[in-house]
Amino acid sequence: MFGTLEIGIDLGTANVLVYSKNKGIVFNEPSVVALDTTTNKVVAVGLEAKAMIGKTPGKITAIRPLKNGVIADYDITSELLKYIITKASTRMGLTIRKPNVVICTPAGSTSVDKRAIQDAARNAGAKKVFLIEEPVAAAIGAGLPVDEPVANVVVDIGGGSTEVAIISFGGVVACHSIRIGGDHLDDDIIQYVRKEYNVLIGEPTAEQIKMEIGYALVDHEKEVLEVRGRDLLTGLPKTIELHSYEVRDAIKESLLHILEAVRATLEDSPAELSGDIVDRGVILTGGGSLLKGMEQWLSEQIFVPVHLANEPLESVAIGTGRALDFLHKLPSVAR
Ligand SMILES: Nc1ncnc2c1ncn2[C@@H]1O[C@H](COP(=O)(O)OP(=O)(O)OP(=O)(O)O)[C@@H](O)[C@H]1O
Repeated sequence: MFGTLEIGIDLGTANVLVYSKNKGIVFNEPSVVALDTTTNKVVAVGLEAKAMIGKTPGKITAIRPLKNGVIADYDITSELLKYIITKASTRMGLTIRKPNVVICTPAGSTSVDKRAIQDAARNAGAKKVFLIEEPVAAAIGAGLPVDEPVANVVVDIGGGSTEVAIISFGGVVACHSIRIGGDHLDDDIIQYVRKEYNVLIGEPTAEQIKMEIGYALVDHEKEVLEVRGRDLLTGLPKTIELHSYEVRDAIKESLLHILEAVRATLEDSPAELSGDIVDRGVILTGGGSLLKGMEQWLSEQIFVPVHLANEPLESVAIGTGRALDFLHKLPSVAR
């Protein structure tokens, strides 16, 4: 379309992915930046910076410049985007050209959030910057025919937010966005272990617990995991045994919030699209949808078929990159 380098960026709270039409995913790293607080200089970005979380010496802090899907720190987000654009261009064998980029924004972004993302991308070297709503990108990436007059329902459970949308004819017909995503389940687990065992665990440990023995379904095969943390009474390292049903208990409130967002969106659906929804079902995207039993649990709660996208972690990035081909059919794209 533009004759220059074109990329789609999924600027997520947890991970940043870059998709190029010809090469597929060319960048996939955590959205973390490590800063030297004495000089305010960036010392590491992405994977290297994530490895520093909770382990850095006093003068180095590892931060996530995006919180709940929106920019929490503008300057650091610019630095992150600069790193991403340079690295993605190098991986594609391009060093000089300024790319045209499509970036997805959470459906709940304000015009101020959107402006901040566009400015940060231009500041980072992008030429043209288009913004597409995250659920639309997720639906395109999951292969749904968003430009046709049928109801495409997508539930995108990211790290910091969950977006539920009904898309038809290229536009969002109904949508709910909540600032609860997979990362909140980690927080729930941290709080639970602290309250029940007086043991402090870090975010990476909580995430590992969620991935290994976290279930959306109450009825599941019980599993146990040995967990290491710091005993808050003695200050010493301690190992505890955590059961999967305890984890289910810890995350139940957050799951119910996600369910509420899905129900509220379906309730807002125009009556004409209801039949489509029952026939075509709901598509799950985003890393949070990989929680074990998510499809079955959600389907049992809303009485509609639920399917997991092929590449849930990559749907938004793929859709963002592919959107370049039919920006003219998407009325809500910001330029
Ligand atoms: N196998 C898994 N089981 C459960 N959760 C998982 C699994 N794999 C990844 N996740 C969770 O998915 C979340 C990240 O998902 P994703 O990369 O889609 O988010 P994001 O796009 O960066 O965030 P957002 O859309 O909120 O900005 C994290 O909370 C991560 O712990």
